[in-house]
Amino acid sequence: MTREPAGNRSVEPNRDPAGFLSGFALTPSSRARCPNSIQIPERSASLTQSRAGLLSIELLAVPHLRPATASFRRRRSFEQPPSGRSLSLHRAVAIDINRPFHRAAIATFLRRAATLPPALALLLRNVRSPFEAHRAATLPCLGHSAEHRGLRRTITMEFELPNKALTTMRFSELNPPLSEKVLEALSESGFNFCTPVQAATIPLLCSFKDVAVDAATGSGKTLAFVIPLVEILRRSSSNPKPHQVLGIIISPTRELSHQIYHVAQPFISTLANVKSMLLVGGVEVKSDMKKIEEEGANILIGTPGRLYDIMNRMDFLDFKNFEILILDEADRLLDMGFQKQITSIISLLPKLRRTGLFSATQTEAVEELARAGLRNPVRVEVRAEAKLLNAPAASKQPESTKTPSGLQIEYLECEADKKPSQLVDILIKNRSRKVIIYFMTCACVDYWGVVLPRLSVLKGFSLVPLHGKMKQTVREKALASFTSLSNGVLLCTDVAARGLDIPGVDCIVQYDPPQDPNVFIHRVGRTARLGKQGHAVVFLLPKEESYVEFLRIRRVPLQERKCSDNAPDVVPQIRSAAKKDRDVMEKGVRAFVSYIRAYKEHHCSYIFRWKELEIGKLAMGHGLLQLPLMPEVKHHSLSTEGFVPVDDINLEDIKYRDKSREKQRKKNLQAKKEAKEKEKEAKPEKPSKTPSAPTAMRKKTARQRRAQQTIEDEEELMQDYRLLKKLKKGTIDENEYAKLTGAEELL
Ligand SMILES: Nc1ncnc2c1ncn2[C@@H]1O[C@H](COP(=O)(O)OP(=O)(O)OP(=O)(O)O)[C@@H](O)[C@H]1O
Repeated sequence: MTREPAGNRSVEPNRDPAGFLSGFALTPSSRARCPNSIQIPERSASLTQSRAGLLSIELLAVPHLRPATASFRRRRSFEQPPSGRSLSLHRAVAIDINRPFHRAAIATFLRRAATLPPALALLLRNVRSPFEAHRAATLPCLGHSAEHRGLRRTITMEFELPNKALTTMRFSELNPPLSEKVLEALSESGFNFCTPVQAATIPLLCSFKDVAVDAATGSGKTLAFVIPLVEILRRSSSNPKPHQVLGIIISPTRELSHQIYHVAQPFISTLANVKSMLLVGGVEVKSDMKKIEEEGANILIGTPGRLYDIMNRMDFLDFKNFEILILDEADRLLDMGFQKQITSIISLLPKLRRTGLFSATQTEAVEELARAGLRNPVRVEVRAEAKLLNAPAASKQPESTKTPSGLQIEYLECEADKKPSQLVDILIKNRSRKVIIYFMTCACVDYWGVVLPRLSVLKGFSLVPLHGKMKQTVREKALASFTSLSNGVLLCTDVAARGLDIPGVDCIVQYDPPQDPNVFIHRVGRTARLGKQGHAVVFLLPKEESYVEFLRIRRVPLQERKCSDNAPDVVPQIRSAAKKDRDVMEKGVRAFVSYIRAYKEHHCSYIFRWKELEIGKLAMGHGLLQLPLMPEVKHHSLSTEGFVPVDDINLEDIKYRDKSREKQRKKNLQAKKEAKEKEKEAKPEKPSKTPSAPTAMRKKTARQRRAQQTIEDEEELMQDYRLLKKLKKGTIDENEYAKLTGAEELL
């Protein structure tokens, strides 16, 4: 936790112990100019706990530099020494690195530090300031002896950079240099300093190297490949023919391709006579082909399926002068089963090209793709530094984490029937913020998308559902509407987990943890982008708690969040909404069934153990009125404890609120009834089974019956699993899936 040190509130100028810092101690007026600077870590060097843009230097000094301790004793609350270090001294000085006066002061400080006796050890941690080079050249190295003798004193200095996610490397200083036009476009967009991944990657790609980049979410990977692509094309061909393809950017989702296309436009437009084309599913492939034919296309940006389709159909597209291929979110591309399309696309491209592979998660499959598609790639890995807050004191060292340093992730251990109430509590507490909630399936998004707006406590909230089974135009509208909101809630599946750069998202709620643990960091990465602060909460059932340790080992540290005692109990309200509208009731059952079936597909099945799922509590948490007779319930393979059915209602009698829909339902029911009666009349009496048949005679033993049951259960599970795969691949749609799995009959 950061706190405002008392001393910092009243530090007078010229009271610096060693006289180094005279003239730039914090005064009220300098604090006003530099408001972030008053938030400094409790202990020096707690860099990652300070607010955005603050960097710290620690000074370990020898005793002869001992200050007038009396003046510090008066500020005990601030000067409280860390336990076991009686001579520790904290002193904070705020410096705004953009101010010439402050820059000069730091330079003076560093010069003086360099002339101190060798016993003085100066430790600079993570300083990305113009003085970094100077420090490397002049400062004595850190020695531990002074500290061991109990002589440690610490002075903390904090530098404020415009954004701590940026380096001090300007785009104009990159080597090989960027063109004037790109620099202008960058500066017009307000991009002056590179992020670490940009500083590392742009020069490599621009100097004919292939790269495999692994950098945290929100670290600026898009510009890290868009800028080199534009620069390479500028150098390669001044006037490409309309159907000469020079560059391709492949990304896994339509939304992400859209985003990349729009980010790239200001830079691509600096290339004369170069035309770019966005190629994604959801629109007629013929209209894309017509457009390419008429207007030409030199840069293709899109999803693998559509790109592959177009490249195969349009054999007049010319790849002879092809320069650069970018695979964004490479692991996702492979996860989604696009391996075949990607291999085919690569096979159409010349071998002599540059390839960049970008991802925030590296997997075996990505490694394999890198081996197959890249030539001697340079690996670029950029990690955030963060303190593991729940680690033991001895190991409270900054460690590299997979998530951005400004991101705080919590887990909320909660029984399934309490989840909706806790969710509502979080939403109320974040009323004025922008929140994204991730659910397991599209059916879950559909359900909570109709339920949450009906809760009186959430009146006035803007709730926007988004999932991959919505029509493309609806998806686009949903995303645009959430983007434009200053506060609101997006309810979505993993279709919005990767790459999307939605401004101002403060909080991520994972109502259901993702099936694929790699997706976890992409989901939480929708907040705390580019050095900003953000907050994320993941709901875990009590039996799933070992997920916390699993993530910690993967360098994703989580802190515990306690369930709120004041959360409003919303389950009765949800049930009452289901009684009033058949649509709510049906969507609830669909969400419940889809959740259970998706749960079976968890990649970490040893943590998310399907067989231990408590479906009774889960059904309560879904606000179901009765338990649907799905096989898992029928065969009592899962616990139904905790479910209290609503008995005073016949589900058949629940009507749709929508009148025309209700009319249609009534018609269908009548038709079904008549058809059944006709069938009955037409069917001849079944001949009774001959009692003499020996197989029918023999009654099965209990053991045989159990064995038979197990076989049937397993077959049923396998069948479900196969259907789920088909659904995922898009071979069947949600309705067919519901029909084939019998989910429809449960309604
Ligand atoms: N050099 C820069 N200076 C200032 N802002 C930048 C810079 N580079 C990128 N940004 C901004 O940072 C945000 C995140 O960038 P981007 O979407 O490229 O991140 P990413 O690494 O691709 O994230 P993800 O892994 O989630 O896809 C964007 O809003 C972008 O405009």
